[in-house]
Amino acid sequence: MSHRVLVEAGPAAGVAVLKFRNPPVNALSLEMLMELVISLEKLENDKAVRGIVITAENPGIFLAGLDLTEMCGRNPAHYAKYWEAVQELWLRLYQSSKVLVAAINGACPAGGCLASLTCDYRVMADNPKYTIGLNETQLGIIAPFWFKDTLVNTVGHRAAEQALQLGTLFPPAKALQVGIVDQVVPEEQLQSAALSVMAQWLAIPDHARQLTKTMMRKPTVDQLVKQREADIQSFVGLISQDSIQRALQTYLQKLRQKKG
Ligand SMILES: CCCCC/C=C\CCC/C=C/CC(=O)SCCNC(=O)CCNC(=O)[C@H](O)C(C)(C)COP(=O)(O)OP(=O)(O)OC[C@H]1O[C@@H](n2cnc3c(N)ncnc32)[C@H](O)[C@@H]1OP(=O)(O)O
Repeated sequence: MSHRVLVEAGPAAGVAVLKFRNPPVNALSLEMLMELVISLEKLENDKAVRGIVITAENPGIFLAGLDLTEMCGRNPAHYAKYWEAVQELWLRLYQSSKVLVAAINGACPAGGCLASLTCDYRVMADNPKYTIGLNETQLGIIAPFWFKDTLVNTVGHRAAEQALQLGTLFPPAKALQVGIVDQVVPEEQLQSAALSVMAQWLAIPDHARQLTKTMMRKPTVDQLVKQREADIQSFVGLISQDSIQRALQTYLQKLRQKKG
């Protein structure tokens, strides 16, 4: 039984809706990553499901990205386990044979943005409070190569380089202009717009669309698959550094003090 991920049958045949519900901010904790992987595996094996709309149960925060508390003050074995789970989620999403449509109904930084970038299409609610992007450099950390590759595959090299160096979080209109999202719609129309685009994608025969998707994505997937263990060791080495730990602690404190 999954607590942090809700899977519902969509209103249209062949469509499931996967909702994030990990309060307070839908951070990708180890437990949430594991529940997501299990939910996605079940959906992948369900022949009746051809497409999945991915959204947050409560509007406001789509995903707050990776859970910073999983990357702070823990031991190397924990960092390795956590990173393997992050890799696993990305591999499941990026290689999914289903049509994935992200209905972005809230803040979507870093790991949240990455998850949405693995989808085939992104629709974002037109709310200026919501932003999306890979903001790692603002935290004093670096987006790993496969985060970078996923962004490059979406927006191209120049836009990705600029966005990554600056750690830009784009509001909806700007995100559309850069190409991080494909469509911006009034908030109350988000779910219907996601279902409407899903219907267009499902009009294509599955086998032709799936083989095309694999052809487009395989080189990027292969890069991680062939160096998964090295990527884990590299993450553990970097995240364990005192300077990185200090940067993450400072960022977490800033988030906590924001309220005070
Ligand atoms: C091979 C490897 C090479 C590279 C190695 C080096 C680095 C590794 C790269 C790792 C990649 C990481 C990618 C990430 O995803 S890092 C996370 C990035 N996320 C963010 O920057 C988002 C931060 N959060 C926010 O901006 C806001 O919280 C918000 C999501 C916009 C929501 O705002 P609001 O509704 O106002 O809520 P609060 O800010 O008050 O937060 C409530 C509560 O939640 C805590 N929190 C927020 N985000 C996170 C998080 N990502 N992880 C853990 N906890 C989080 C926040 O601290 C508050 O806690 P308290 O209630 O205790 O105060």
